[in-house]
Amino acid sequence: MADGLTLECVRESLIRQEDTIVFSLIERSKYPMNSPVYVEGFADIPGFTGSLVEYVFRKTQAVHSTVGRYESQEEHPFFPDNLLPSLLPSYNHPKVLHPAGDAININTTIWDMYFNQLLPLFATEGDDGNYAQTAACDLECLQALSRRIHYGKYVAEVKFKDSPDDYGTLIHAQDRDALMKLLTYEAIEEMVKRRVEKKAMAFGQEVTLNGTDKEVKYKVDPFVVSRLYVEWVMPLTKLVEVEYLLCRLD
Ligand SMILES: C=C(O[C@@H]1C=C(C(=O)O)C=C[C@H]1O)C(=O)O
Repeated sequence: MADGLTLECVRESLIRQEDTIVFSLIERSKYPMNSPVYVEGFADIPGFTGSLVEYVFRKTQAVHSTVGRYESQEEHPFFPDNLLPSLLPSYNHPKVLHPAGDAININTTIWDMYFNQLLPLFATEGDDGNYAQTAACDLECLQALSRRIHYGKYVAEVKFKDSPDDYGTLIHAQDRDALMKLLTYEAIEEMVKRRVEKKAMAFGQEVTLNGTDKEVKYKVDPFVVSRLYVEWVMPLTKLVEVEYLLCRLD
């Protein structure tokens, strides 16, 4: 392909991103729920009324924006309003995606999924006062999930370039359901599901030098990780793929 992007290399990146996601969940699981982090107005921050986690996101992303994070088409901010442009000399990141896809940002949905559905599945009850550390871990988890899910744009671009006629017809018809069917590979999804569960077992087990038959305890339940992928990560990636394809010929 002209720009060197293949489905194989895009899938390799998704596989590598699984490691980041599993490790970030393991890191978050060091802390209990720490619910004050999510309560609006808990922190007495002058001029700010949101939750501590929102504050950490906004401040961190503001810094990252001025040093060029969102110049890359792979990155999507959670609070895109009022971000300042990069102060760095331009790197000229390759623009392999169709520009109409730049407007697709489903971080609000990812945010809701993470805090309302996923976190209660693996964070233990309790409060140990490590609020800043907890918010920093949430930031890592959410950025990794957002990057993976929005990588659907790259997946869709490659699939479109591999079969422009098949996709083109459905794009002209704006047929969402048929696009979803065409881009879905159930056998690949089954492999992803099994692999992330195995990674959660491998990365999250206690490593001892002399332990033998002790019951294995995982830092994050491998079943929660596979459920995360089956219920949210893969469906949302495919949603991004469909949204991208719908505007691919604009
Ligand atoms: C990402 C792809 O598209 C779809 C989504 C998948 C995923 O999110 O892991 C896997 C297979 C496909 O159904 C792909 O084909 O690799």
